[in-house]
Amino acid sequence: MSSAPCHTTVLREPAVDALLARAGPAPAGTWVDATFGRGGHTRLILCRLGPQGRLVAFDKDPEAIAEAMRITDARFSIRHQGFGQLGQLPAGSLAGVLMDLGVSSPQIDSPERGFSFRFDGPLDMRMDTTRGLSAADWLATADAGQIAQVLRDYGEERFAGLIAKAIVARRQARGPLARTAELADLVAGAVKTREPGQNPATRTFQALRIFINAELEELQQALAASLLVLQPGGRLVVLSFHSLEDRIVKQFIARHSRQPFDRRVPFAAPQAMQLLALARVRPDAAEVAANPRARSAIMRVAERTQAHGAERSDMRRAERPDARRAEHGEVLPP
Ligand SMILES: C[S@@+](CC[C@H](N)C(=O)[O-])C[C@H]1O[C@@H](n2cnc3c(N)ncnc32)[C@H](O)[C@@H]1O
Repeated sequence: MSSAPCHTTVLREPAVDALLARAGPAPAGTWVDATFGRGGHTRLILCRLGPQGRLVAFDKDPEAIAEAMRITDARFSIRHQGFGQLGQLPAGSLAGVLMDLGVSSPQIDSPERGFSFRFDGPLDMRMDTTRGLSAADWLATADAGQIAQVLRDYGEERFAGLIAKAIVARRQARGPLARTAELADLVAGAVKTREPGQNPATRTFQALRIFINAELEELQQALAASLLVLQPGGRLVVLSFHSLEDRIVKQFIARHSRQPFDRRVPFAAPQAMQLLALARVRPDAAEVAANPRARSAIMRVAERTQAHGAERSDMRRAERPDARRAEHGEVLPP
């Protein structure tokens, strides 16, 4: 029997209901699950799709890809790619896009992936273990200013400067950090106070994970691309798990939407109304009780409208080589 950690899908039915709501019985068309994970949403979508429906899934993680390869349904295909590549799909070709952001339980619960301060393991944190710098690689060369900036921007860590200095001092005295436990101990020694109920390394680990995987940049690319690839009436369903992600999704939808009920909200100019903001959904108490990881989830649902125009400026902004800082500043107002 395998003891591999499994993943409990958050808002499984509500997310798939929202995605397929306009599709009628036996939906046809092409749908995207941008975050396959262990396939919880994918399998339910496949159950609901008709014979003419197609589902394309993305994931960066080779273990997720291996799981996806076990699905033999001819309507399904998997791409080992970041969902930032969503814009490679033909314009106006998609009936819906679902994104269930962040890490899966098998990632966070596997010590050898290095995502968690709860277990000792190599300080890796890459979703895609086939490419890119690990957290240990990056911390071995980044200067204190760069480290502090990442901890501030992606972890909202008050003690970013102290932690960064401690990392550099430790590197100079005893060589680079290689293990999650080494980093967790170092942070615990560097911070002045702890937030109640929170491990002092929580924000540092979150920040490094987001940075190493370019999570917010890919999210912005994918959201911008969704305006191009969704057909009119196509649904965008995004589940986020922390405020940095949700703020990006919320502001993106607001920037491009009109709201069905609240005409007072100064959203996009009429020519830029490309989305209809439909819903913000939280897991109910029963789901949170059964799966504590659901407690921070926020699902936002929007629908592509007929309007065209502003998507190209959004694509250009997301694709700029220096987009990281500029975009970050744009979506995180003080
Ligand atoms: C929360 S899990 C998804 C769980 C999935 N909905 C399920 O029910 O099994 C997030 C997954 O998205 C993947 N992921 C995160 N960011 C990604 C990105 N930018 N591109 C592709 N995959 C990404 C992670 O590797 C992880 O497998």
